Amino acid sequence: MTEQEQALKVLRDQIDSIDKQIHLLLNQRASCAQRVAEVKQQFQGEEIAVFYRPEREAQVLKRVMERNEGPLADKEVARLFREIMSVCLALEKPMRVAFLGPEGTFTQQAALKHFGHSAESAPMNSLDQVFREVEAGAAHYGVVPIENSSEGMATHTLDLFKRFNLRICGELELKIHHHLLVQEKTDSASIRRIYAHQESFAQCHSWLDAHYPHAEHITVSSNAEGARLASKEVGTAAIAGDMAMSLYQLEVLERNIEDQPDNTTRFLIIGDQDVGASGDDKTSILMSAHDKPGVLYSLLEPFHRHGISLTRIETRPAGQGGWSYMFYIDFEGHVDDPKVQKVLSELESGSVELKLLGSYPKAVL
Ligand SMILES: O=C(O)C(=O)C[C@]1(C(=O)O)C=C[C@@H](O)C=C1
Repeated sequence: MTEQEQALKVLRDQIDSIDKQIHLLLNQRASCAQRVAEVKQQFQGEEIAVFYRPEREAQVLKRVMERNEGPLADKEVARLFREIMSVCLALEKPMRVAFLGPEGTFTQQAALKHFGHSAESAPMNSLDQVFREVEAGAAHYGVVPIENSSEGMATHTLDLFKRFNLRICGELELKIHHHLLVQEKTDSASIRRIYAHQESFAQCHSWLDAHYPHAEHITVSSNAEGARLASKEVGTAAIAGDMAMSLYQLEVLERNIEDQPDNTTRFLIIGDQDVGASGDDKTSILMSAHDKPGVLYSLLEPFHRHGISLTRIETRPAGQGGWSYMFYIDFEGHVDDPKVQKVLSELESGSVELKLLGSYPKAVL
């Protein structure tokens, strides 16, 4: 054995022995999760037992990051633990998560980031269908985009919260990196046509104007669909992310072409369960009110008086004719907090209609 082989053997023996311990511990953890499932079924009933606990998952992931001493980065260890909890949850109950398809969209990437790779992600044709699938119980949860840092609120999603009686169970943020994707051996001079979703064109328009001022822009229903088309047609490119790239075996001609380098989309997890407090939560509500002087002040004043921070407010036409408005509001805290309960009951006793969309842990990853 050479000196190098000798040194490697010592270290690899150590790795083998550590792997053995990790393996043993993983299965011990999985057995614990199975017992947790039995307890849930015993006390809540087999049919209605709630296996997925976002508040607990948020606490586990936060603790992992807090105690991390490296050399692995906080986000990397959290990602590993995310997958460990995903396999444990699948042992308790396999989860089906609906998302706006087709396969390879950023929403699917968000679903996998949030639930890990042991959840089944089910592509739907429209946002409405995501809500319908969850309401009908055909999917346990759904993942829907709610806002983008450069494009603002996804107003269609907001309107669906009015129509459906579902709860928000969680949130996550995903950095959106758009790439210019092409078939193998395509050079930039040969690109005559670019496929993308309208939002992606909007998010990359300065870059496109500077680099491909003459290419035809063709708007498609999703970036994954654009990638599929570009994989079949020479002289074309698509703007899409990593998942669509590997799904349709495209190559990156230019990476990260978004105009805003911190381009981020926030997604919500929808379901039909009330989530317990994690200690660091947000609450979302919808309120509708008639247009009269001081209405916005009267809606917001109780939050100020009780010291509750708003993280988002969005106004939409209520859609009942006349000048009525619907306000979508996110604020810090959980409905179990007495302060939050006071604000909500004050608002309800005023002249507004209020719909609680849910309290849920703030995004961890
Ligand atoms: O603590 C629970 O309730 C569990 O089911 C265990 C566990 C985990 O693996 O840690 C798995 C799934 C839940 O979503 C939360 C946590």
